[in-house]
Amino acid sequence: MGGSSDTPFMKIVEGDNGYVLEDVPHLADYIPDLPTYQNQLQHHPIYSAVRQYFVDVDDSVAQTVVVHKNGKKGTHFRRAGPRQKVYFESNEIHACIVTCGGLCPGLNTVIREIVCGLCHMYGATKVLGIDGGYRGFYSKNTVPLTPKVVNVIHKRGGTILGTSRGGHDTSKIVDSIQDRGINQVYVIGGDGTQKGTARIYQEIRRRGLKVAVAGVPKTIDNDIPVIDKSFGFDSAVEEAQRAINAAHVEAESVENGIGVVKLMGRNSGFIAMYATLASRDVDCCLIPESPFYLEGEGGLFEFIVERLRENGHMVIVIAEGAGQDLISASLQSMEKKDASGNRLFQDVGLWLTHKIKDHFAADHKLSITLKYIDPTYMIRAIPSNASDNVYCTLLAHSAVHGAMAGYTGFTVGPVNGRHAYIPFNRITEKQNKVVITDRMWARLLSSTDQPSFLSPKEIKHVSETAAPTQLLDADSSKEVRQ
Ligand SMILES: Nc1ncnc2c1ncn2[C@@H]1O[C@H](COP(=O)(O)OP(=O)(O)OP(=O)(O)O)[C@@H](O)[C@H]1O
Ligand SMILES: O=P(O)(O)OC[C@H]1O[C@](O)(CO)[C@@H](O)[C@@H]1O
Ligand SMILES: [Mg+2]
Repeated sequence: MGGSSDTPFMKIVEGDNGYVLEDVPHLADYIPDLPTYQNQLQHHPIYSAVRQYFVDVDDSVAQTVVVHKNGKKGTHFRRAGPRQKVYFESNEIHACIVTCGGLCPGLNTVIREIVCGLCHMYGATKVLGIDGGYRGFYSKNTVPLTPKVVNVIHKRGGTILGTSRGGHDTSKIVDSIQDRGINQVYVIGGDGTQKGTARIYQEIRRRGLKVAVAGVPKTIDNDIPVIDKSFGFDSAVEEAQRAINAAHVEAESVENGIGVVKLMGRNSGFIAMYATLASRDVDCCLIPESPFYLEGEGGLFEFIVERLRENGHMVIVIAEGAGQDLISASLQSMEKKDASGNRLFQDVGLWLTHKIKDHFAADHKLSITLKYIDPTYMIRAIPSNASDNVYCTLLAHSAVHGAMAGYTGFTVGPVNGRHAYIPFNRITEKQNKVVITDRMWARLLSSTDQPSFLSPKEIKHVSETAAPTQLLDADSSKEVRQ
């Protein structure tokens, strides 16, 4: 077992040919002689018929699937799924679920499937909802959750449990877990939440409690590393199509019409990029990872003139975190942060809209009509779509199986299509970003035929400093696999 002060319980197992298993902690690591039980699923009328239902204890999922003949096996994660041995009896299970951070389509589906998974597969009878995020552990009453209570919640947006940003007290949370006799904690939230979950796990371990802590990563921004995709992202991209479509209809109905759509994406432009690729109505996509400029040769204004002359209308999609460096640093709100310490951005959509309008008002050769659409919360306050619903079910069940098998201090997520248990630090240590030297961004540029806004010198710099491809560095797998 290795690890630094930030990652005190990291479990690294090495094998042949450069095989590395970045394992997750287990209750048995710090509680000796824990009794185990046969997994009741093997006598379950539905699951007993499933061949090879249980996951082999040695199964692991490779982080890198593009390999060379003589390459090292590289990093692996423990495969998620039901185990033959479990560490909780049905009548012993006392679980709780909490949702934290911003909303995301699919939160209710994950809640529903954790409750139904625990009750229907493992015979649990005690599942509590924590009201209003982390602070709800010690400042609010709990909500009893049964399959009946959660039956139709997946059809609703938001979270039936409520959520919050802002600080919390780890010690008070663990006191509450201990006082209530909770022994399985399911936390659904983004990067900040998962950092909090890691602390809760550490405190639980310090106190030597038999409490399994499982995280389900959440964010519509899709900026969580290691996992293939975060839940709700597909639904958000789908909903964004409606805004883009409206902008296109407005733009093409007038002479020299311009539609500007701002989409969420604080530090990464995945939503804008995928919404653009999906729509085909977008002429220019601007994301935080790809700097752009307005004036002069190769700038946005020049491209607007070109596109309007060609097509008579155009649509621009801009991610909320794009172009922040262009907006005056002297503006006070530049320094503002939300309750969790996340930087609050200027409204780049509004800023761009004014810039374009002012520019063409001064240029008497071209008269434009611009419509600005900012769907903001509309793309995330919706129920999840069909594919996200299925994905949320798998995430929830993976979390339940992991906790039942005694794993703790882990998050769940698909790695190259296979669900795995991933140590917290791997998903919180960095944020995933669109890599503008990868093929996916090149595909977008060729689809929109927009300028890259990069000079040859900048292209060289970006290529030299960008993350290497998957063959060289498994950490960039999400980007290069696309
Ligand atoms: N660095 C951190 N360490 C411990 N806890 C944190 C940290 N950052 C945030 N949290 C806690 O996690 C909760 C949610 O954090 P935050 O508002 O940043 O949302 P998030 O989980 O990152 O989701 P989103 O994707 O919506 O930003 C807050 O209640 C906060 O107390
Ligand atoms: O206004 P709120 O709820 O703080 O959240 C807004 C942020 O949350 C996200 O939806 C997810 O992190 C971002 O895209 C967005 O910037
Ligand atoms: Mg966050």
